[in-house]
Amino acid sequence: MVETTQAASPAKQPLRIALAGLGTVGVGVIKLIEANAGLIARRAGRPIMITAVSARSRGRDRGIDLASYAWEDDMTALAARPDVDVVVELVGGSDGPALVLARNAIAQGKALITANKAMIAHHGMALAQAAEQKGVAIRFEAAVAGGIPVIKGLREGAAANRVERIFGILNGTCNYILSTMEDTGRDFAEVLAEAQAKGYAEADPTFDIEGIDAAHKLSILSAIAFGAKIDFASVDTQGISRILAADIAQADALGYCIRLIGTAEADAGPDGTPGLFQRVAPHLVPVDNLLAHVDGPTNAVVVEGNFSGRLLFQGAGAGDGPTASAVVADIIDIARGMDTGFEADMAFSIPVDGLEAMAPAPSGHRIGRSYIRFLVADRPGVLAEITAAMRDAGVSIESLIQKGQATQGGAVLVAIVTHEVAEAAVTEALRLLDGSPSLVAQPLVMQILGN
Ligand SMILES: NC(=O)C1=CN([C@@H]2O[C@H](COP(=O)(O)OP(=O)(O)OC[C@H]3O[C@@H](n4cnc5c(N)ncnc54)[C@H](OP(=O)(O)O)[C@@H]3O)[C@@H](O)[C@H]2O)C=CC1
Ligand SMILES: N[C@@H](CCO)C(=O)O
Repeated sequence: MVETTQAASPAKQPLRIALAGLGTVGVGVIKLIEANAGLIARRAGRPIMITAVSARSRGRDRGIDLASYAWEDDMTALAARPDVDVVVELVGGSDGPALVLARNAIAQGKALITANKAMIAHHGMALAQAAEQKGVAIRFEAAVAGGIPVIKGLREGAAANRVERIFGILNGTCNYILSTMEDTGRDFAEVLAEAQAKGYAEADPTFDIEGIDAAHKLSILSAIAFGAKIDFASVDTQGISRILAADIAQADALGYCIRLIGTAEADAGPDGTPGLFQRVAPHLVPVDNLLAHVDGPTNAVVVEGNFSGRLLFQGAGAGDGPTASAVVADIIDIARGMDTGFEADMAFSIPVDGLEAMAPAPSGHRIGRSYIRFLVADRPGVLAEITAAMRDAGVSIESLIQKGQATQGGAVLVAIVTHEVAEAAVTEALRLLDGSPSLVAQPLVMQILGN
């Protein structure tokens, strides 16, 4: 018999967590940590222990037992507790108490984990810089695309590549609304209410349906993918609130579905000036494109690397379980890196000082096909007026459909699909029609997703 002389390694101290926010995601995190405690401890190299929690209302029944956790009425006080190593912020809001807590945590030398894309889009670089100076980690995997490890994928898996483009579906609520309306013909407001009830939507769902949430996420991904400073203000953002059931039906008849797509691309612009193009807007997606089959609250992100080629990240983009999975993955990362400090300066893949200021790229020179929907008065000469504006702006029409009957408050829907043309030409055609009494509403333009 061989006797071993190797001593068993001493048990490591637990990683002690404070949780701010006990809503959809916060409760999901507690359930996950409790359900998978053993395997998480093995993978993290130490047990994970929640020590303190905070939310707005202490008395609310959340369907879980909070008795073993200390309670703080003021969530910003969690950071100063001596029994806390990592602060997990799951409250939301770009400023206010979430930001105070985040700053306090870093100032106290605690690692920070957040799912708050609004805060990271607005203050992520300052927070990451403060964290670098303190030598603590800041992580936000759950802030982009819910349960999909796309930040890790970009920071680590694709780290050797020059990323040429990222695009995809970044908002679960919009995707749920669009795909459900498409499948069932149900009303926008009713499907939005359902998405809220399922816990997908932001506290203020305007952020979802106006594309702001997807723009927050896109600006974060851009920073990591292109080594650029976060520039949320330059994301050209259009939401889905102006899309009619008639647009969805029309797109379907033409062989497309409608999806809210975020795109970020290094773009030299017409005069060769390097820049970063960032846009969130509803697009017509050909039914044979993989993004057309992304339904419900699912997200999908395509990353094009110069050596990897196309990488596709797909999975649940919202909801308690998937989002909790991403938050707890960050906790495990921090637990693993505690002994080496390795994780402390990796938030945006490179230190914040190294992020480049990339000028926003214009869109006018971009070539593509567009769907343009008009709501027009039902009278002679209207079509001629529209087609004349297209001709004068140099926009060639691939197809034009006029609904025989009034569809919207007595107005008639006219849908045009253009041939490939510079976006500036479409803008010019609409300028020529601006103020025309024939148009009863602002035209809606959606790009058709190319390859
Ligand atoms: N839901 C999702 O699918 C996803 C959400 N996220 C992000 O995660 C974060 C949390 O989202 P979610 O769980 O859906 O939000 P919820 O609205 O479900 O939960 C928010 C929590 O924050 C608490 N809270 C709000 N204001 C305060 C305050 N001033 N002081 C203390 N606590 C406060 C609320 O307390 P109380 O319960 O007492 O009212 C609640 O527990 C947000 O940043 C969101 O963008 C990210 C990815 C997916
Ligand atoms: N409201 C967000 C949550 C996930 O970030 C969405 O619907 O995608």
